[in-house]
Amino acid sequence: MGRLVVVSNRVPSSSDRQQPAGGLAVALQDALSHGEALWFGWSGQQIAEAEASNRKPSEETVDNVTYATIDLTHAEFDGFYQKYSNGILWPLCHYRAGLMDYSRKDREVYLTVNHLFAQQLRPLLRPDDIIWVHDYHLFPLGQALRDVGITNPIGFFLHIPFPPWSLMKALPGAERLMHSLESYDVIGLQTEDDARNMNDGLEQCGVQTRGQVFPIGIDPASFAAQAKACEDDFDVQRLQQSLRGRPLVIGVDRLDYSKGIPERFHGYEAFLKRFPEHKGKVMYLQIAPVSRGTVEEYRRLKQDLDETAGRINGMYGDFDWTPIRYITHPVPRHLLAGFYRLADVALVTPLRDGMNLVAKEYVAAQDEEDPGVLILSHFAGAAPEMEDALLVNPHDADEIADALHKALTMTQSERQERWERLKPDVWRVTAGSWARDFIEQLVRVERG
Ligand SMILES: O=P(O)(O)OC[C@H]1O[C@H](O[C@H]2O[C@H](CO)[C@@H](O)[C@H](O)[C@H]2O)[C@H](O)[C@@H](O)[C@@H]1O
Ligand SMILES: O=c1ccn([C@@H]2O[C@H](COP(=O)(O)OP(=O)(O)O)[C@@H](O)[C@H]2O)c(=O)[nH]1
Repeated sequence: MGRLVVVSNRVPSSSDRQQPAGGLAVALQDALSHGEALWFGWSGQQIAEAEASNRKPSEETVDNVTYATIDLTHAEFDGFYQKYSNGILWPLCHYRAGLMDYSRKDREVYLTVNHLFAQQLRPLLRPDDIIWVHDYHLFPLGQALRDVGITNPIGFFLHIPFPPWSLMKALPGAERLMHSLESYDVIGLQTEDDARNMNDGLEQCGVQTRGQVFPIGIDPASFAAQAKACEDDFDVQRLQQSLRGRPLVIGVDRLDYSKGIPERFHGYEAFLKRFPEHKGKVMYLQIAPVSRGTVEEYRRLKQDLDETAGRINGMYGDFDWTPIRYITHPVPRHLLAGFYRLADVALVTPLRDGMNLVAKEYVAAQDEEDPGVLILSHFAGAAPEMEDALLVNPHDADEIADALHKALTMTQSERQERWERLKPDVWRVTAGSWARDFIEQLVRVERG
């Protein structure tokens, strides 16, 4: 096999490479560690229109991996990333067609940036490279690469859900998008539902190719070791001391409407109302780093959460107790590992999620003698593999309340039994096995 060439919208900056935050970067670390590799994508920088005509990828090689990135103009960033990717495709793929704010102009910019990626990547490619494209920002990149003459094997993995065709076809140009997928040799999705939806759409559009399921995972052994190792970390100790013996409930999500955080706050409120014996005796820490903060819908969500947390704290709090500790800045992943281990309950209740690595990280971080309880939404991609969690419908505040009460009063032996049944899948489907399985399929194409 030649080089592995990974293409994604976001390429981790040099500081993120040591300690990557975000599912995609974490999962790809392992895949990139085996031989010579190239990772191509957006630099995260925006430039003026005038600087765009002579732009070239900037390259940096660290060990076996070359990171090649290009800047986008303000207009490209706006149309391609903010508007079309995150204002149209993201809500639609998360079953929220009502939030989609479509404009033909943004679609043009999206297609133009995909062609720009293809043109800029082409001179960096070698004949024996295999190319692996990631996520919804780059649906048409395979087609764009074929258009500039690339014949190498190209694979595509979608990290987010794929909705039923009856919903997806609300996207103007959806059929064209489905046809562009024919340029890929392998297409991967997170769950059976996603693959069924995509394959139904492909069939309806008369496209021959089909998607397959490759659920993504974490590196559980190293995450578990990290969680154990940071038990004595200064910040983990700080959190522990602040609990003063009270159980900790934790939520960790990018501040995104797909994650169901307002619904979760309402569930927690219902819990305080219906089970007042827990008032003052539990701590709920919600870590919700601001994400895509310049997109209108995300701004509105932040305002809603700020208000809801303030209202619940004002209504149920006391001079020595704050019901919700809510922070909107990121926490480094190694520290999160320690926080998860401290937490008696994790609330992972997205309305829709491609996979949700936080659910897997929480399980990996637990102390096997005294594990915590995972409360998980039916609508996370992780749910089919994690049926021994307390599965809830995130739209039902009372169901979240019941699950919280059940988790906080569960016997140690039931917690252990549930954790023992959750563990094998988290250890079996890892970031490494996910990437190996996908790449194996692509290499098969290469060998013909
Ligand atoms: O790059 P951003 O716009 O800041 O967003 C961060 C990433 O969010 C999405 O993550 C998804 O991938 C995870 C790993 O497969 C999966 O567990 C999760 O359910 C998805 O939401 C997005 O797909 C990435 O492209 C973004 O970089
Ligand atoms: O403050 C934070 C919040 C999240 N994460 C990490 O970001 C990733 C989030 O991945 P997930 O699949 O749960 O959701 P996504 O954000 O990719 O939609 C996980 O590895 C988290 O540990 C982090 O390092 N710091």
